[in-house]
Order: sequence, then C-alpha cells, then structure tokens
Amino acid sequence: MTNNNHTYCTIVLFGATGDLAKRKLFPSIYNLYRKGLLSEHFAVVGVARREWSNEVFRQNVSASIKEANITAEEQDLERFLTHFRYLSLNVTNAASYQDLNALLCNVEEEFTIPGNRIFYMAMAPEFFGTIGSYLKSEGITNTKGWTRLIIEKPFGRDLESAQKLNDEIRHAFEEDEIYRIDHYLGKEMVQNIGVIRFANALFESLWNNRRIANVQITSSESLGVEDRGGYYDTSGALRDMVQNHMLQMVALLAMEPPIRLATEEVRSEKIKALRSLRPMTAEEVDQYFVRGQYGPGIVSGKEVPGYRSEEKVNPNSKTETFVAGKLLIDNHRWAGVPIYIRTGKRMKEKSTEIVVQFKDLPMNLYNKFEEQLHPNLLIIHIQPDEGISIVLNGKRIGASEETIPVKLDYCNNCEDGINTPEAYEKLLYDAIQGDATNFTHWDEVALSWKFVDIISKTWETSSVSFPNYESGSMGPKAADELLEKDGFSWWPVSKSSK
Ligand SMILES: NC(=O)C1=CN([C@@H]2O[C@H](COP(=O)(O)OP(=O)(O)OC[C@H]3O[C@@H](n4cnc5c(N)ncnc54)[C@H](OP(=O)(O)O)[C@@H]3O)[C@@H](O)[C@H]2O)C=CC1
Ligand SMILES: O=C1O[C@H](COP(=O)(O)O)[C@@H](O)[C@H](O)[C@H]1O
Repeated sequence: MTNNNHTYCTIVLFGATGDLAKRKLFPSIYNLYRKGLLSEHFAVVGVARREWSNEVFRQNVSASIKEANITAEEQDLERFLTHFRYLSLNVTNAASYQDLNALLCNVEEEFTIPGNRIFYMAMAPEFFGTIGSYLKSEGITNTKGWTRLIIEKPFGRDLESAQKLNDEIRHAFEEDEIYRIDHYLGKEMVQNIGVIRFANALFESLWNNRRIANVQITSSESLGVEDRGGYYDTSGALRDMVQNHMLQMVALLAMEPPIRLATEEVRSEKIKALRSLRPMTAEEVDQYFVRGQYGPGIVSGKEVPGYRSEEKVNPNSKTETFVAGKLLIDNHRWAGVPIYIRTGKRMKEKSTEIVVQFKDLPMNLYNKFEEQLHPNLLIIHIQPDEGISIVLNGKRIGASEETIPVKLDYCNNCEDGINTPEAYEKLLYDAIQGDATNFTHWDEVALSWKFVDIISKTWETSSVSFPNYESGSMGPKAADELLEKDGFSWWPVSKSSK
C-alpha cells in the first residue's frame, strides 16, 4: 500500500435509490474517480429497501452519471462500476446489519481497504438516530480503520429536535467523526469568501464598521417547490435556507481571521460570529424579519401557479417561501452595520450574491455638491455566475469633472476548460481526506437554531396574509421597506444589473 492508504475507504450510502444519490452523489463520486482523486482502493455499498441486484444498482449509477452530462469513457465507467455493491436492507431492522457488516468486510478485502468507513445518510432525517445506534450496537463502527458519518440536512426543525438528533448520533460517533453537510460550504465562491477577506490587504483593512455601510446577501430561486411540497410545507424558507446556508454565509463574512486555517480554528471563529448575532424578542421579530409566500405569476416567460396550488401543499398553507431579515452583530468590528439577507422561491431569477456596500466619503469634490457619489461596492457572485466585481468611481471621459461608476469584473467560471467542481464533489473529497473545515460543527447548528427559533415561534402564532408576492418578482414590498427604513435599498442581483 502507498502512503495514501488513509484515504482508502468504503462509502456506505444509506438511501442509495433516492434522488440525492442519483442527482448529486454518484456523479460526484465519478468525477473524483476520473480526476484521479479516488484511488482504485475504494468501494461504494448502496443500501435501501428496494430489491435491486448489484447489476440493477450499477445500471442506475451509470444512468445518473450520463444524465449529469459527464463525459465518461465506457471502459473507465465500467471499471468504476465494479466498485459498487448493493444491499437491500430496511434500516429499522437490527438483524440485517450483520449482512451489511459481512458485505463490508468482503469489499474491504477485495479492494484492500483498511477498514475505513464513511456512512453517508442520504435518507429522511427520522432514520438518522436509528441508523447511528445500529451501526454501533451491531459492531459496524468497530473497525481497524477510521469511521466517519456524513449527515444530510435538515438537522432537526428547531433547537430541541436538533439537540435530540445530535445526542442520538453522538452515541455512535464522536463530534470529530461527524460531517454535517451544508452544501453551500462546498461552493467555490463561498469558499472564496475567506480568501477575498484574508488574502487581500485591500479588503481586510476596510472590513469593519468604520468603512462598511451594510452587507446584503441574496439567494433567490426561480424554481418553486417542485416535487418537494410535502417536505417544504413543514419546513419553509426560514428552516430550509436561513438556518443553514444563509447564516453560514453570514458567519464567513463576519468572523475574525482564524489564527490558522485548521478546522477547529475556523470553526471557533465562525461560532464566535454566530454567538454575536443580536437576539430578538418576539415583539421585535416583525421589525427585523419579513416573510412571504408566492402567488401565481410569470417566471422566465411562463405562467406558474401559486404556492398553495402546488402538489402536496396545504391549500391554506401559512408556510413562508420567502424570508428577508436584518441581522446585527454585536461585536467591536460590526456594531451598527446591518447585514440584510433575503431568500425565496419563484423569484425573478436564480442568483446567489453578496454585496458589501462601503460607506460614503465625508464630502463629494466632484459632481454637484448635493449629489452623492456612487458607493463603492464589492460584489461576490456565488451562482450561477462565479466571480467578483468591484464598483469604483471613475472620471467621465471628456472635459467634465463628473464621475461615473466603473465596474471591474472578474469571472471565475469563465476560464476556458475549467469546470468548477460541484459542491458535493468537493465536500465528499474533504470527508475522505478527513478535513471537516467545510462542514458545520454542532455549536454552529445549535446557535443557528437558537437564532431562528424565536422567529419561527413568533410566526407560528401570528396571523399573516398570504400570498403576498407574485411569482417572478423579487419578493414582497415589505422586504424593500426593511432597507428603506435604514436609508438603503437592495442592489439588483447579477443578471438584472448587467
Ligand atoms: N434531493 C435533494 O436534492 C436533497 C436532499 N437532501 C436530503 O437528503 C436526504 C435524502 O433526500 P432524497 O434523496 O431527496 O430522498 P428520497 O426520498 O429520494 O430517498 C430516500 C431514500 O431512503 C430510502 N429508504 C426509505 N426508507 C428506508 C428504510 N426504512 N430502509 C432503508 N432505506 C430506506 C429510499 O429507498 P427505498 O424506497 O428503496 O427504501 C431512498 O433510497 C434527506 O435528508 C433530504 O432532506 C438535502 C439536500 C438536497
Ligand atoms: O438546501 C437547499 O438548497 C436548495 C438551493 O441550493 P442551490 O445550490 O441550488 O442554491 C434549495 O432549492 C432547497 O430548497 C434547499 O433544501
């Protein structure tokens, strides 16, 4: 064996016949393989109830790779598929875990894998605790190698249920063996936030309340709830997007520089940032947060139904499909700087973007005195465009001394021949390497739930008039008023600003 044998492992995929496995995980594993980031010493054992044979499983894996438009050499794909095994198993049946153990020992011998096992829970969260406890009680975590648990969202639906779930999985796994996925942390430009901040004197010296007027984070989606109405109607945008992805981006933007890039140092700074979020009282929720639900409208030229007419959604649903909020971070660096967030479904376009608006200069030498200069902006384009723009003021060409805003654009995903790896690909690779930096620590999860619980509890008990925004718009009017009260407005998201 070479020195890399610490990465030789078996991925046990619970929920191997499901949507996530098909759309994201199989294509990601294949991409790692074809890039040479996975040695031949690996195996994937798919687990689900369906009575599939190894052959049927492999056909499905192969189809999912082709559907993901990955160019696959037939021979290469065939070799890749020999690493896949399938076991029909009901995860609630303790006895069948012995079959799993036998199969794992088998593939470990065949592919010379030293007992390293990743358990990936791509299943409904109600099974996470059961699987965790059987993995331990049936001796499957008892191997000569390492064991790691990758766990999907949602991680609970409030602090109490998240705590219960965490206690259950902690019976079988130590905190440092648990990899809680937040796929936004695998996105190229989310990972770039740290580099932009900590590798550029230009920004780090300005990254404080003396220079920054406000920060805006938008994650808009043009899709509705698609076929996930059943799940979404019990969740809503606050739990689905704000508790995890949005607050993770806030933490990365607000944290202090870590002393090193080690997992525990980065996490500890993110935890401090989340701890500094100003908590609200129930009475203050409406002052700081706005909720919305989409009605019918037109998206990309097509008529679409309102949320309440979607499949598996209660026709009188009070579930929010849009959230905007104003967050304050009570520490020395950020005191007084509002961080605005907004996210929603069936909005005008799909775009995730961060805008940092710098404070105006104390006086304007140019233009007319009563006119403000255009504020300097740093825009981090997370998706679909990936890149950075900086908006500065320049001189209008010609004799006048007038200034005009000038936009400097860097496009990350425009480089020829470079395909940004899919978030899941990067996160799977990290988990195989044992790098948990881009996964969420329990303390981050707990602090995020603590922050959103007060909002969800207040909303559950108060009345609301839904729908309150048209599909294809940028959300309810109240979301604009949230900023107008502070003298600001939302900067347009990428496509509409070009
Ligand atoms: N799909 C997505 O894009 C995303 C999903 N997630 C999360 O990932 C997880 C999985 O989601 P998704 O793939 O969409 O869900 P699916 O409903 O598509 O898949 C569920 C899987 O669980 C299996 N399963 C269900 N009950 C049992 C059982 N008792 N024993 C063994 N296997 C069982 C099903 O297979 P079978 O019926 O054959 O038993 C199937 O493989 C969820 O936690 C979800 O929130 C997170 C982000 C995005
Ligand atoms: O976790 C989730 O994220 C997606 C949005 O992810 P993106 O990578 O497409 O921006 C969202 O649609 C889904 O509701 C939510 O569960």
